[in-house]
Amino acid sequence: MADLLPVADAQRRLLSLAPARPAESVELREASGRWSAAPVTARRTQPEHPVSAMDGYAIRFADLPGPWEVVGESAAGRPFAGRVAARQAARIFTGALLPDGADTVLVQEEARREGDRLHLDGEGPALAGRNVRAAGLDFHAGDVLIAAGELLTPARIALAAVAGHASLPARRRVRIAIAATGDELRAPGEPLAPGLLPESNGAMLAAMLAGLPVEIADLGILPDRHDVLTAAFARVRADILVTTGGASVGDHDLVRPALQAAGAEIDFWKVAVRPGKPMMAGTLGDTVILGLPGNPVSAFVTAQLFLLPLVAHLAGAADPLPRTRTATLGEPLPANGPRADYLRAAHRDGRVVAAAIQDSSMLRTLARADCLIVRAPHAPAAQTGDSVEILPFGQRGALTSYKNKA
Ligand SMILES: Nc1nc2c(c(=O)[nH]1)N[C@H]1C(S)=C(S)[C@@H](COP(=O)(O)OP(=O)(O)OC[C@H]3O[C@@H](n4cnc5c(N)ncnc54)[C@H](O)[C@@H]3O)O[C@H]1N2
Ligand code: MOO
Repeated sequence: MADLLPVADAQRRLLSLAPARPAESVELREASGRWSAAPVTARRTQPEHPVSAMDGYAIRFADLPGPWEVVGESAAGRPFAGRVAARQAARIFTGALLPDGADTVLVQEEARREGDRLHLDGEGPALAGRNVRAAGLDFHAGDVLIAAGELLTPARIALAAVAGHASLPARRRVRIAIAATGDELRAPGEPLAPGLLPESNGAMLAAMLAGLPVEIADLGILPDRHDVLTAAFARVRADILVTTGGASVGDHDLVRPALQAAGAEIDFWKVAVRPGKPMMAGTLGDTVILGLPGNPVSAFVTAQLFLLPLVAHLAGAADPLPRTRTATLGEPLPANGPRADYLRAAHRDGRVVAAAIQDSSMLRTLARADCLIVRAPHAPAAQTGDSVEILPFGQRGALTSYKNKA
């Protein structure tokens, strides 16, 4: 086992193989799911001037309990040009500028109007400044609102818009070439002779990558032939080349030698992880290569632990590794061996239960899981009620919850 690289070391080495892709300017409506390539600074103060938070009347607090004379109106986008003097009020609506002279808004539910005459009809505001949003309540010009490397969430995109930006700096999309390898594989839906199998890793990886800033080139199914693999790998122009299958030690496991024949440098091969041990990583020119094992569950777990973080890193995420959470065990677990174990598990009555059979070919077990239980190398047996680390799947069935902050 001495030659197996611990997961954290393998992740660190993988992410150090290439820096984030070049920055570009991205329109707000295209920015979702990308990471900010630079700090985003407010170009304006929000609100620029005091505005009303309610529909009602702009008054001077000192004039309470009224009555007042209504001398004008301030609507959103159409401010009152005049000034509110003593014992005067201006009709005002939510989002409208507070007229000069006024300091407080009396909500209309607590007011009674007769022509231009306004009377208090309720408790009225208890403090000066009630129902008024002060200038700069949200932010001031020059404030750094989004740090470099932060995910551009819907809220941050709206924040950037109101801060005066029509576009944001982000990294260009990550180009990913995906190749399945194996003579036994046929495209999904094709007729199968005995011993043949539908190819499922390509569609699974594409689904895992959906929503990330990527452009995918599908290289389809490559046969277990050294010359064909070598030629196909040598042609790839992408930021990442992901292969599945052919990563292990069998006579037909040709991905590593073919990558090397195409000129690749292998940085590491074999990680202390279950499933997924025979995965490899390296570079082929400017392309980062990631050779994932063929077993569908091994490909899924290694894609979660390595491919998605690599994509996030190249797309500019400051913190690209998935976050674990703690959960309570619903059933005991045996002591773990020397590899970190990622058990397919599901929540039941608020507790997590690992599937009874953890074979790395079993997609139905994976499809029923909502998280992976993470077992450290040599972790002792764990009992029902113990706290364990999990990697929860997001709503899309993959680990999409990168840390949100730089
Ligand atoms: N003697 C040893 N044998 C194996 C070892 C080992 O250390 N010594 N490691 C095992 C482990 S762990 C894994 S994981 C597998 C992974 O091997 P490969 O990456 O070489 O995968 P393949 O042999 O090509 O395929 C394994 C399995 O998965 C099916 N497969 C492959 N690609 C796809 C695809 N795109 N869609 C669906 N299914 C796919 C393939 O038909 C095989 O059944 O090696 C162990 N062996
Ligand atoms: O590491 Mo393999 O992935 O156990 O099936």
